[in-house]
Amino acid sequence: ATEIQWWHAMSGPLGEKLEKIASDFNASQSEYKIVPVFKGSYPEAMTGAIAAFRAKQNPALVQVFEVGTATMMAAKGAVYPVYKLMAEQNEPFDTKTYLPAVTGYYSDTQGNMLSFPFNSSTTILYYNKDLFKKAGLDPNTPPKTWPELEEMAKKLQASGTACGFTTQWPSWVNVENLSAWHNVAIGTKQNGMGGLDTQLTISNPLVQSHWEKLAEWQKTKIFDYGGRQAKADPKFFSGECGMSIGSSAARAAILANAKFDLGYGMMPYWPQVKGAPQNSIIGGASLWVLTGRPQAEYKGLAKFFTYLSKPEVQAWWHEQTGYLPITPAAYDFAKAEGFYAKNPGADISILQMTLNPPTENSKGLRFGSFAQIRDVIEEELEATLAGQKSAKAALDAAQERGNTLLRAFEKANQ
Ligand SMILES: O=P(O)(O)OC[C@H](O)CO
Repeated sequence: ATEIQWWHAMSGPLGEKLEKIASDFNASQSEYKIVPVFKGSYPEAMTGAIAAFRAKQNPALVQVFEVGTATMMAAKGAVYPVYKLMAEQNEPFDTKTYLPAVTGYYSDTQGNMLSFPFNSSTTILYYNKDLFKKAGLDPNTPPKTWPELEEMAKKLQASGTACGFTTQWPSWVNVENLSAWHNVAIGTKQNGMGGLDTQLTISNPLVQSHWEKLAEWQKTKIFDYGGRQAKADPKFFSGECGMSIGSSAARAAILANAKFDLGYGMMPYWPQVKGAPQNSIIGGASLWVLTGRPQAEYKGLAKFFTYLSKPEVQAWWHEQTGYLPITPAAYDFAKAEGFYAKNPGADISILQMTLNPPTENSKGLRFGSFAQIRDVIEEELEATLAGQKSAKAALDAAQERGNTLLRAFEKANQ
């Protein structure tokens, strides 16, 4: 069989499920063998694939997190667009079968899907029902707003829980999804979707007041910062924090590691912001096909994408991981199987994504060098939480440093 390497960034239970998808595909036919290769975190997998491409040692397929989208789209000679691959290999591919929020994220301005949307997530609230009970809180009522969350956090602490809440992916939660959820732009030109000449607008009253609150809460551990990416997870798994806001796909690891009854809620919103809550945006990753490999590998990849497009395969992946059902067909499949009736709360992610029709501020983001810009934002947030900078000074700095990166990206890709 023709072997096709698939570089990815899924570890723990997510990695196991990804390997199962590959081996199921391999067992379904005998001509091609997908070989998953774990390459570290999302940023490491992306940087590794770009370096490998330059050295002509790249795999045919790489999983790239959503923040790398603009960078991959700009890497024209390196990428074999998925719509083109499917057409040239005569495999059916209808982008209309995906949720518009997903198609929009990975399509060019002509509406062509450039990468294959494999694992889309969004940020949701998780809470520890056992600790809620201990605090005298209703275990079936998560907080809806930030002031409610603050009150609940105080009650959790009064009953002996060390911290109210933590979050994964600090910028994704506390800037990117916060803004979409409140229908506030984080950049000009439809959050960068309308062109490379975009500017960040993150230093705005919404984000400033949210960061001020986080810094205030950090002092008493109503909020406790746990690090970048998914580094905050142990705080929630262990019961140190009673609530956590993070990827809908954190579900797999929480269910595997935590020994408590898990509750789900939508992200909290600030009630003084008119129109909130709006809808949340996707994160996660998509699959990019890189050029320079033998033709047979591309034929096999097209077949693999057709396999991944089956509603039953998509529904399985969604149910096992917490990633979104990215096509209505997969959502219907999961419903018909009785998945949500058996797993209350597992549909919060999709309900939140589709709560309202997306606006220019809530349909997604597309900023060049956004992996680096996220590092800048998180560095500035860390300075705020450590009391070294005011929220406004940190956000002004993040905005300015981010815009410098955007201008360099624009110049390099004119
Ligand atoms: O943990 P994931 O896969 O849902 O991804 C979270 C973020 O969107 C990564 O940028």
